[in-house]
Amino acid sequence: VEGDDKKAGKRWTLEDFDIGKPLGRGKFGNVYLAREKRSKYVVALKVLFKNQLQQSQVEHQLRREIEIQSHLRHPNILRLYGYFYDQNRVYLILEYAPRGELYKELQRCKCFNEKRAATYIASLARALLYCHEKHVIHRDIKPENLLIGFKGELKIADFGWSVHTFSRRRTMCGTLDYLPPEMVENKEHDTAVDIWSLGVLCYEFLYGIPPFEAKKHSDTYRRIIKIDLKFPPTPVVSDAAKDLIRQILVKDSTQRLPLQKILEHPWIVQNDDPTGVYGQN
Ligand SMILES: CC(C)NC(=O)[C@H]1CCC[C@H]1Nc1nc(Nc2ccc(C(=O)N(C)C3CCN(C)CC3)cc2)ncc1C(F)(F)F
Repeated sequence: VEGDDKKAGKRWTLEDFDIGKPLGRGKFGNVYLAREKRSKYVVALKVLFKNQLQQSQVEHQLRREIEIQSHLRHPNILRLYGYFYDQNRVYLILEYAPRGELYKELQRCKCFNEKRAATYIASLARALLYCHEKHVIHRDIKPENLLIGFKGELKIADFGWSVHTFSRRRTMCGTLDYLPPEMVENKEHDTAVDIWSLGVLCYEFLYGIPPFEAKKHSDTYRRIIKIDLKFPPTPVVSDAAKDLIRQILVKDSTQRLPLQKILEHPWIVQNDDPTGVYGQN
């Protein structure tokens, strides 16, 4: 976008935007379609209430996440163009993803065909490779944190990025389903946690449910620790896909298939379709 660099340093205010329809509710506030008046550029404006951020003690985490997110530039990572605040709210100026939330699409389709699943996994692997090269570990890769761009491409959109310690948020809420053993056991963890989540996502894209799902947290925990990985008879999934999932969902984080190897796996090579013409429905 022209003047993009000016954007980064510019002092934004609400008056710079025409506010459109609400896109939905985020955890700490709502998201609106918006258009920057001067450039007519369409964005998503995420409004966060300061008092809610204070109550949940996440303001410093938000600051760090904004710092990281605003420096990431990748087609499969949602852009953060800038932010501003007023008396009661913090506003994030974010890239608008026209085709909405992936988790809703997965619910609608029940599960994805192998081309679509492989195309999504390949784009996530490339985005994570980019992040890991910048020493950014995401740690929150799950369907709820993924949006779909204009051409159907996946965008990692959550602000749970951080380079360091265990994000407190996880202990506060959210599902265990995507956690690897070392996190469930609260051990040291590194970029291999994102690789694990990619395996969980691949399984969920193909079967419509995460691999270690259970009614009770304690059962999910047990299934993860044990790597209790079972493939249902339906929907029918190729052996190549199962082979990839088995090579990722490995307890020893150093033995998980590295991202570069995931991109070279036969199932990905044969099914990734970056033009996205075959994957949809
Ligand atoms: C990753 C994070 C955890 N998630 C979020 O932030 C969520 C919280 C609320 C919305 C979303 N945040 C964003 N959403 C979009 N695009 C978008 C979303 C929803 C629809 C949609 O299906 N409807 C409007 C439908 C249209 C049809 N009616 C019936 C229902 C709503 C269409 C486009 N772009 C950027 C963002 C972002 F991230 F920049 F804020």
